[in-house]
Amino acid sequence: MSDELYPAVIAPLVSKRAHETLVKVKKFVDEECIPADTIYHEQVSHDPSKRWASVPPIIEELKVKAKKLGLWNMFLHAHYKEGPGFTNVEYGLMAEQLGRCLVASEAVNCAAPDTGNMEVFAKYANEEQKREWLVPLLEGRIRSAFCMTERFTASSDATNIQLSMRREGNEYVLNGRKWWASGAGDPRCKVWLVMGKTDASNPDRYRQQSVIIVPAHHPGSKVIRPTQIFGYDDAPHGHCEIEFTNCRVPAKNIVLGEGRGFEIIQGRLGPGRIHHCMRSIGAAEEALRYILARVTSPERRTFGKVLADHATVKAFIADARIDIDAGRLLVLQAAHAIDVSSAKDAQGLISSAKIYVPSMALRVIDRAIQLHGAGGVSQDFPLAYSYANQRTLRIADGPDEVHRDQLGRRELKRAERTTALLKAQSAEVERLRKQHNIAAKI
Ligand SMILES: Cc1cc2nc3c(=O)[nH]c(=O)nc-3n(C[C@H](O)[C@H](O)[C@H](O)COP(=O)(O)OP(=O)(O)OC[C@H]3O[C@@H](n4cnc5c(N)ncnc54)[C@H](O)[C@@H]3O)c2cc1C
Repeated sequence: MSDELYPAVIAPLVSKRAHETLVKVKKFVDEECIPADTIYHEQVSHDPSKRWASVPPIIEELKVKAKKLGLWNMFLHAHYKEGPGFTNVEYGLMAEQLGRCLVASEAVNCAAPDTGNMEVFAKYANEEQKREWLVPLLEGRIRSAFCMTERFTASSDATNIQLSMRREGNEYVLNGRKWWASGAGDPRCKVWLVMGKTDASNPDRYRQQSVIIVPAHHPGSKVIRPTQIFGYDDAPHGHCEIEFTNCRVPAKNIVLGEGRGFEIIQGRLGPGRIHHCMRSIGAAEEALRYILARVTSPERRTFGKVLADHATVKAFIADARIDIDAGRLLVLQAAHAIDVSSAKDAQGLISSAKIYVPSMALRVIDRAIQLHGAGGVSQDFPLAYSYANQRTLRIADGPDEVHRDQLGRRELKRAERTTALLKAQSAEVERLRKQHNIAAKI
């Protein structure tokens, strides 16, 4: 696709308003956010007492600029009255631009996990819960975390979740251990959505779980530590391990009602996976830009040639171009299916994108690292950090294998029809042989 904003085949799906916003997003990312990335990293405190207690000032400055430009909450798509009304395809194209650097998504209030959490509040919360939590999230005054995964539970199967949520009078009492709660390290994170079991004996395994709103650091909860990704702690955002010991939460904080937890996480993850995938496309595009600059640099000649003049390097670049373009179309197809139907109906396409895109982005970033030599794995280029980030996406929001399993099962449903068609075609071959006096082959 090179320098165009989207493939021509997608153009009929992009309104004039979305196109104009996309142009603004790209300019904002190019001119403001990419240079701010370096400053953000430099402003994260190395003093252990401040690392998780302060926020790099540049991010709040960017938020003010983004709001002035009208670039805010674009993720909250047409179904929600609270949002600007873009389709998933339109926002997907914007998410691609935002994915080109670290700070852009947060700068326009479109960062995970807040996006998914705001969707939960917008879609499932009552008016009181929305007033208390959705409004400040939409305004970018607070941040949030989603606590589903458990350290001692195989959490890719959400029916395994163990955290106990026992009703006592007007309260629920929470006991259990969560980890990888992204964003819970941030001092601005004021609310956690916690998934647990309210009815472990329910014979329907998909009605045992519920989601409850817990104010961050509520009595009875304790942030134990931030976990690291290949040594990166992502401060001050963080991915935290949190223990709940007799943590008493008002019963009115339950979202949608007891036993509705599964429904909530399914509704939360569909569009969220598309957002992640489009940001991965952006990360891959950015790595390709780094490749182009590096291989044409006259200072980096080897064996008498600039790198681009070596045939293997051109092949690397061609493969990267094809990989990214194929991935983008896969994601946009899934986004369009959500727009015209629902995340549930688009499940197969969402799985395809979720399986293909993070691995594709990793291949492209890996080529970029390779072409930067030792510099590629160092802190001097954003490639190593980008690789670490993308690698997590093969696990987070459902590991590759779980999506492959679902997609494989979906395809197998066509087996009966496909077999019947093959049999009918073989019978027709026999009939044609007889008609043309051709002896049957053994
Ligand atoms: C950076 C990052 C951020 C995260 N943020 C959050 C967050 O904000 N909130 C939250 O709740 N969680 C979060 N997670 C956790 C993430 O969603 C879980 O790690 C994921 O769901 C997998 O669960 P698990 O780690 O318990 O792996 P397990 O369930 O133990 O699975 C381990 C492995 O088993 C294999 N496997 C599982 N099922 C199958 C199958 N059907 N067929 C074949 N192989 C299979 C896969 O290889 C899988 O990776 C985050 C994770 C990362 C890395």
